[in-house]
Amino acid sequence: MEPQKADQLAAPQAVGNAGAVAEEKVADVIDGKAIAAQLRKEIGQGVESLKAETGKVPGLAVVLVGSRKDSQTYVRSKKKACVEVGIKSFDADLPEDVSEDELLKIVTDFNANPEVHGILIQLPLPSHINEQRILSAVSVEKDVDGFHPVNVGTLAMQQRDPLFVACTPAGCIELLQRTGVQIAGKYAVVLGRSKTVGMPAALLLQKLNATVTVVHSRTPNPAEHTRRADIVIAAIGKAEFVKADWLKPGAVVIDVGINAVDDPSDKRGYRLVGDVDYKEARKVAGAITPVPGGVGPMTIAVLLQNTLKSAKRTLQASSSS
Ligand SMILES: Nc1nc2c(c(=O)[nH]1)N[C@@H](CN(C=O)c1ccc(C(=O)N[C@@H](CCC(=O)O)C(=O)O)cc1)CN2
Repeated sequence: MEPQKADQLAAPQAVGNAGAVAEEKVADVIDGKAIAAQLRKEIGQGVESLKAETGKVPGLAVVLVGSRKDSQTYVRSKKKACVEVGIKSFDADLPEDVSEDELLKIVTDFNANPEVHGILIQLPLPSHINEQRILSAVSVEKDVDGFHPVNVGTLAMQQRDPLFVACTPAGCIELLQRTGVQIAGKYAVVLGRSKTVGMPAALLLQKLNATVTVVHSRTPNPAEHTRRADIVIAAIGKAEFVKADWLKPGAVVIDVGINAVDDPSDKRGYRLVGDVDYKEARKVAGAITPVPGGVGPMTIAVLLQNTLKSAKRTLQASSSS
């Protein structure tokens, strides 16, 4: 897809008012749902070409432990997306009380399975399981979630490209690049320093030559930093925490938060909001991702992209030798 300019994404809204027509510029909406659909289309084409070349399709192992409703929903969406693009999924649905050793054995078996090119362990895992031990047991070459310490460490070193980068931060960068947002030379603020989103997002932005500040729960006056930022990535998990007056006019805002807030008027009894006060922020920002329909769909599309990349590495190497 041709990168779109941020200001080509949506027309400014005209706001009428008793006779006089005032024009209020609102931020462009970065449509993650549409961009993810385009990315899945490209992945589907890549899968077809790989199949024509090698006779094989990419395989993704999807490991779910326990019965958390949100994890079940995400896993269902991932398997559905696999079907859509032609990736074969391998399931392991395990009970909440599965032992760490049993889980390790399942990971080891998937590591050895030549039909499996990517292994996804849906997080969070139950508290009796050492998450780091399990994530480190996934083969680096099949770590399509980008959580293995070697892939994390390679990204942190900045000199080389890791085999895989975690899907949510990679999805944020893909959104910026596909909407034509310039990153090099810009000042970016990442809110949140989690291992899965904040830190890798900051490292990716820095690798792309942005100047980056990571703001976290112990940063005094976080708004002093965000107000200077050309790009803000919000990943703190606090509903509508970032207010309009935290933003520089024209800033590009990527909202990673997915927070459920009570809403009796919604049939689910709740609605999802981001970490940014979207309605107010749209009056100040230049472009912004909505929640839902922003970063979330990109997380799944990048997982498929990483799985295709892994399958190509393995299958094209073996077909040429
Ligand atoms: N192994 C992993 N575990 C988790 C990850 C991850 O990347 N790898 N990320 C999150 C959950 N997640 C994927 O697993 C995820 C979250 C949200 C969405 C999404 O598309 N959300 C929709 C809204 C969905 C709804 O209405 O409920 C949206 O934002 O539009 C996809 C994937 C934690 N675990």
